[in-house]
Amino acid sequence: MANNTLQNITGTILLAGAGKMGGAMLTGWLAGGLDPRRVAVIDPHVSPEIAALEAKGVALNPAVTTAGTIETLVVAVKPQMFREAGAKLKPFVADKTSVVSIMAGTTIASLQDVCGGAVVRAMPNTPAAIGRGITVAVAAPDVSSGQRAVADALLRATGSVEWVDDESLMDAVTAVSGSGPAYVFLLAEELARAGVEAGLPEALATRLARETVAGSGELLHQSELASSTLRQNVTSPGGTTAAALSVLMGEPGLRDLMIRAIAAATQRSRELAK
Ligand SMILES: NC(=O)C1=CN([C@@H]2O[C@H](COP(=O)(O)OP(=O)(O)OC[C@H]3O[C@@H](n4cnc5c(N)ncnc54)[C@H](O)[C@@H]3O)[C@@H](O)[C@H]2O)C=CC1
Ligand SMILES: O=C(O)[C@@H]1CCC=N1
Repeated sequence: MANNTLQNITGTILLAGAGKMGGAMLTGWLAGGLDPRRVAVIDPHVSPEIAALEAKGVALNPAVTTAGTIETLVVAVKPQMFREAGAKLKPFVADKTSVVSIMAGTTIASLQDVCGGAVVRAMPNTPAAIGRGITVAVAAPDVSSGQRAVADALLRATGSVEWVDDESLMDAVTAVSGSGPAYVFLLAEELARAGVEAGLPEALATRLARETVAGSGELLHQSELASSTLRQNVTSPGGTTAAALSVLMGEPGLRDLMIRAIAAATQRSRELAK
């Protein structure tokens, strides 16, 4: 979908790390109308898909002589790589450059320390690859409204965006929506496995589980009803769903497991900051 702010970007967007998330964001920017000549990518191991974008005008591994022209640096390397990668990125950061990081656990203070620049910390998720991601973002106080608008356009190119004022929320955000797609995919895996246990051929169980998770996700997306209402709509009194839910909603049940899982991911995000 065309995005006016993306189309009006006049500086260069430098993407550091064009892997699964960085690559998905780049795809979204170009689909949203960002001029490929406005994009540069730094990544020592680009995929063939990213390398092919060079022919469209995307600059690959530019020299530091382009520093000063970088409007926004988007950092999408692994958090564990950041200290090393960030030092190499610092020369690209000029006075007016904003730095948008999607790295789990990496704090605004750490980004300011390693790279400088006006920092936006964001947490997207992999449905970004099909324009259906959700990103939560928090801006440092020195980020101007113009810089925030560009960051918002870059993040919104892959789905919806929620801005928060409190950076301390980002660890739990990472646990819920950043990592969240993995929990849903695990649900599809385990639903299929349980179907096989119940006697279904594996291929049929896999297809039923996949389509059930995908269709339910789409229903949740399109419906205005609460997820609890959609669940109740499936559940006939004394029927099959009620029998399964008495297990899933028993004690211990999915609620306890999910609380423990989210607590573990939140804690890991905090540890990555150290
Ligand atoms: N995969 C996910 O679901 C999500 C990932 N994130 C964050 O996104 C970041 C990237 O994660 P993925 O895309 O999953 O990892 P990935 O491993 O697919 O991508 C990382 C990329 O960084 C490149 N790279 C390594 N060293 C570099 C350097 N010095 N300079 C530039 N590029 C370098 C690698 O070649 C690779 O292409 C992480 O910080 C992660 O926390 C955030 C939200 C969701
Ligand atoms: O697992 C991770 O650390 C990253 C951050 C959120 C999703 N993937």
